[in-house]
Amino acid sequence: MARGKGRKNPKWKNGSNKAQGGQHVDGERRVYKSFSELRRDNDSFRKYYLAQQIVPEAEFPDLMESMRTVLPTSFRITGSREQAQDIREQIEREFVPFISQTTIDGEAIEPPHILPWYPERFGWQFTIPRVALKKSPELAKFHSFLVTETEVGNISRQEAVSMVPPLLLDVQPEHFVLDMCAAPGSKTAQLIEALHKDTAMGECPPGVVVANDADYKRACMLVHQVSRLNSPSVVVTNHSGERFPNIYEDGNVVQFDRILCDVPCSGDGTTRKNVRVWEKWRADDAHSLHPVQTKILQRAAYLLKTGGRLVYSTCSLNPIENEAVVANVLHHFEGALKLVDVSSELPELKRRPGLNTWKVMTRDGQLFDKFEDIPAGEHGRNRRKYSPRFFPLPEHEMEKLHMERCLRIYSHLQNTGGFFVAVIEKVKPITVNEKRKAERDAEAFAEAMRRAREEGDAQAKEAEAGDSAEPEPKRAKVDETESKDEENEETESRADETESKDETDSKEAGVSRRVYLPDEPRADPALLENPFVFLDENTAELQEILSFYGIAPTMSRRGFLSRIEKGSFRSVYFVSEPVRHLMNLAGQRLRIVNTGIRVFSRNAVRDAHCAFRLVCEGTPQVLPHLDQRFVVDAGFADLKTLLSEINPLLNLLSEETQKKIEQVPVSSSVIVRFDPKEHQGEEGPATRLTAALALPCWRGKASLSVHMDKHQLRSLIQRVLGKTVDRKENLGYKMSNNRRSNVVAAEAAETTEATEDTEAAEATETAEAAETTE
Ligand SMILES: C[S@@+](CC[C@H](N)C(=O)[O-])C[C@H]1O[C@@H](n2cnc3c(N)ncnc32)[C@H](O)[C@@H]1O
Repeated sequence: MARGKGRKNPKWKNGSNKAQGGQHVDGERRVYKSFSELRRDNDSFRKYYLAQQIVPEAEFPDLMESMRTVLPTSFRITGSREQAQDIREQIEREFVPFISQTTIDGEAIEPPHILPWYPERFGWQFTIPRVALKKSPELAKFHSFLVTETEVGNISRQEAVSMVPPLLLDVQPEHFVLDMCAAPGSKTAQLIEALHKDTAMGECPPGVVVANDADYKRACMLVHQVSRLNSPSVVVTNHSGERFPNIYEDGNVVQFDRILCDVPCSGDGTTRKNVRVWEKWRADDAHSLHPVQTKILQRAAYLLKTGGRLVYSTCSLNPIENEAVVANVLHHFEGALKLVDVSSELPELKRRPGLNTWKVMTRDGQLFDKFEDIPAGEHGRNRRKYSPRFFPLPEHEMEKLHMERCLRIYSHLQNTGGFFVAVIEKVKPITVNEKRKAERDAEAFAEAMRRAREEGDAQAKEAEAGDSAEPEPKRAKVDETESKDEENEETESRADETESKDETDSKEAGVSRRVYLPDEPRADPALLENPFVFLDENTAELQEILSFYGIAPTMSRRGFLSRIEKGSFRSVYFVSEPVRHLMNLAGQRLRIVNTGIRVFSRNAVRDAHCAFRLVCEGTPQVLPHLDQRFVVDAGFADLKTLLSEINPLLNLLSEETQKKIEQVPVSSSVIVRFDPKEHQGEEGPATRLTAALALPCWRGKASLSVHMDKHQLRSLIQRVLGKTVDRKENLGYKMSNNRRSNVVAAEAAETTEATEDTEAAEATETAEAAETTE
């Protein structure tokens, strides 16, 4: 069939399928609506939250209005402190003044501004519409800067309120931290940065971050995010949070100093970003999430050290996902946990207190203060979908908990999304019995909800058929299960049970479709990848690397590991001693998706003296321990040559640099260092740099090439040479035509992480071949 001119797919009626906002069934026809056409309101939502009195009634219209507007863009400046300062300086000196003077169609543009509550002016926000950013030539440089620095991980686009939970977790370098529901990992990145805040290059902090997610694919996204931070102190795992396994040391369960529970939620605080929340919102989304949220928090409470801090957070405003979960868990552990008063932390962050009372909305839109007020209905059917746990505890119990210490952040307070945060401290140990009771409690509840759903359906059918037998009320069933369980006290944690049951449970909890669900039952994904194995110092390959590159004993020999396949391995990773210790304790119990920094990779250059080359991401870790022969200090002119030319011939570099390079064996890695502090007063980079740069390079027979991926190169070119490099350009390199293909090959190799080892080496070989033919 001819592609009919003028026959437009309804998706494209706004000129672009990106404008597609949602589809609605209108009779038999699907009608596509753009985001701008979607109704940003929901009567049920309005009625529910007005009744909850989350803000004074007079303020409610402001809240609703702000929830309909487009969310400003916010970002964090990340990475090492010195480098982050350079990036911040560039924004403050270059972009803010420039954008302040920019007008579009006669209208002034508001420049980016700091988030006043974010430490060290590293949190930023701006309201420039995306279209203006992309289309306006005046703003193109800022846009390109944002894109490039985000790609390399110097900037992390993150919703402003989502930056709050890690800040309140107060992670210190010595802490043992667990991020229970970590993917895609923006908060994990903050935790890792906090862990590394006092760590010098090449050293390891004493603490560890375990970043966990129940969804294997999302855990892999986490690996990508985490790998940009080059930390040897992170382990990415794949477990259901509520069943995170016990790891034992000397017979005791290993506990964490800090735990983040950023649990799956209905996300109704994100209407400014996810417009479809308006049309899909239902009060009972929260009902189906409450059980799994409770279980995750209970498990976290058990795994927390006494004296440790835990943060529970959601991007939902619903008290059933927030206060009801926190109150039930606090109440359950009978004084072992308490809410921390954080009113003096992040003082500039506007927040509202947690709720002491709230209502539950039934499917037919009625609101109830107490479970008992819900009319039982025929066969108790009306109550079956609700639980007493959705409701506040009795007033005198609620008073003891200080729910006002929770943080409710609303969009109209400081132009952000909505968020809920509770900071909890463990003030006394939780005994196994208490912990088991809590687990049973939550499990029995989830089970009762499931049964109630099933029975509700069955009863409805039976009722239709005239059967009038009275079923047990739901609450009685929950208690019955509890008491039965108590008789059969088990000592082993259920966290050790099989993963397939976890997944069934999550599904039984009836998690709504807007929430990230663990994958469908699957083969153990850990089996898809080879497990990590620590390399003995005497392993031939490791010996070869250590002696060739002259790695000093200051780099622990105990931290090298690999994924061995058929007796061979391609890459060498490095982890800190505390990570090694944890992995040894955990054995097979932890399903580890990834860990450590890749430091060396097998190269395919045949005549190389060493079979392994240095990997870009491992450079900061290895550099301080590397034989000085492989480290060449260069001036700005050489740096400029390396960033402007592909595989520049050695004779294009300064004589001093040439002499140093000639000391390095042909076909090996070499690091070129540029320390701006040592070259003050000389011609320098376009942007004022304070952090030293270390460029991993490859020493060919007659040339030197930078071995970085194209995103990192683009970022460096922009910062050092002040050139805006179009993403489609070949990095703005000056090069002869016969070398252009090499760049393409090198780029392809360096950007595809999974295949980097072979391809980069091949690119190097190609480059070298080209070099010899010239
Ligand atoms: C709100 S998101 C977390 C966002 C993340 N903390 C961040 O800042 O990027 C919730 C995450 O919980 C995961 N998840 C869902 N059910 C879970 C469970 N039972 N245990 C652990 N993680 C779970 C989802 O896969 C999802 O990645």
